[in-house]
Amino acid sequence: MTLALGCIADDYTGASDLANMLTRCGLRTVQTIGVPDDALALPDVDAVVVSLKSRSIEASQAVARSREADKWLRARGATHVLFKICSTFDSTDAGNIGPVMDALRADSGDAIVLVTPAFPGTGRTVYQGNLFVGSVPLNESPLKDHPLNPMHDSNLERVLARQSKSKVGLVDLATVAKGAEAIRAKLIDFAKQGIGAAIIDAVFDPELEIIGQVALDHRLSVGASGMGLGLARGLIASGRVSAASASADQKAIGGPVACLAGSCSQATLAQIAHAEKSMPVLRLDPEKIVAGSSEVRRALDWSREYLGKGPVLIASSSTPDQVSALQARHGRDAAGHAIEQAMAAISEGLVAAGVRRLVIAGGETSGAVVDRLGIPAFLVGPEIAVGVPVLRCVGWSEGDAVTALKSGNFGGPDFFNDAIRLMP
Ligand SMILES: Nc1ncnc2c1ncn2[C@@H]1O[C@H](COP(=O)(O)OP(=O)(O)OP(=O)(O)O)[C@@H](O)[C@H]1O
Ligand SMILES: O=C(O)[C@@H](O)C(=O)CO
Repeated sequence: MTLALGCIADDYTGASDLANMLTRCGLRTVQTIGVPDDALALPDVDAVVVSLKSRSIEASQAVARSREADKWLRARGATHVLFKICSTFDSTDAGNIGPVMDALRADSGDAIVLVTPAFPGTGRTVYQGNLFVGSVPLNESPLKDHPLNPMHDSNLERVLARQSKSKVGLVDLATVAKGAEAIRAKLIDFAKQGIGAAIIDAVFDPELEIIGQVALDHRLSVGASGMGLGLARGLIASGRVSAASASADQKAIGGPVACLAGSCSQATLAQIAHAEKSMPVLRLDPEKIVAGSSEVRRALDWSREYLGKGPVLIASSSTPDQVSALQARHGRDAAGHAIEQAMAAISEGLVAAGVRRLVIAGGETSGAVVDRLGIPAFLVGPEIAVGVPVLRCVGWSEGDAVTALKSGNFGGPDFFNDAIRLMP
């Protein structure tokens, strides 16, 4: 297998979002969980997205894991690697976008790297270096209340400069509009000034196609699925990859189906409220989970009663005020970790009860669940919503199964039913 594109994603839902985009653009793509074991038989593909759970861990660990993934991808022929970050630039002043970018750039030997979280398909656009989420700047969007990385600054030049050793510059929309050569000239100029990272504006997909073309001159880029679109279309336009038709086969799985929500995003809260109209929903008590009491057992006893009758949803999610209050009492990381581990334990119990169709909301939550279940890789199936495909498990000890890993902010109001409909 010689890869045309290697990708390292900093969380699992982000990885499936990117794998979905690459597949839809015509690249045969597999998503692996961590750096794959040599024993794992992977299909012949154009792109591998290595999913890490490195968004919210200590920066030095994120760097080490990303470098290991990069080495694995390069050893399989990837001359270009995309470091996939969140389209809302989820990070803190301690990292991890900056430190990982710096390390991968040093390893690549590139003088400069292009960076953009723009993903117009989900309303993420970058103008004058400022990230917009729909019609509002990042710092006015629901991301200001994110449980792990509240985003209080929309200016990505500033945000990235605070967490990176590289000097950061901006390639503005006026330059992008002039085309690939203008961007190339700007990057040469930046590199002469010692600028090592360039935030690049993008508002619509055609700009990302130009950006993708230029990014392919280099060995590394940093971005979200919009950058993935640009790179994929660039690879196909240049003839380096011939476009394949999308999607893994859709053999029905059947049996019980369950949904787990650990995301506290506005979108997920609304989706849970919507699901309550059509399926039994169990709301976990986060305080009891952190105190270590028997919420896992309660959830599994509850689900046993309903699983045979139709889909169920188990949610830990609370409103921003309730999240802040819990974090104030127990600490952000301790609270998040305890709830993620409870969700992982619940997923294990659900699988033991025969569930092979599982919908999970939230990146960290998905990471904890997929790790606990030991699923090594996925092939991309049909698209449920922009950025969220059905995923078919590859090489899993429990056999055939499908899942969907939903980024907190993605999906329409009836997301859970939308997912279940595509998971026969
Ligand atoms: N009621 C709660 N109170 C405090 N923290 C919670 C609660 N429920 C879940 N959490 C934690 O909040 C975090 C949510 O992060 P997660 O990545 O799963 O969702 P998200 O950030 O909305 O999704 P994404 O990363 O895909 O955008 C997890 O660490 C989870 O354990
Ligand atoms: O880019 C996005 O917004 C998503 O793929 C994601 O990473 C959310 O966690």
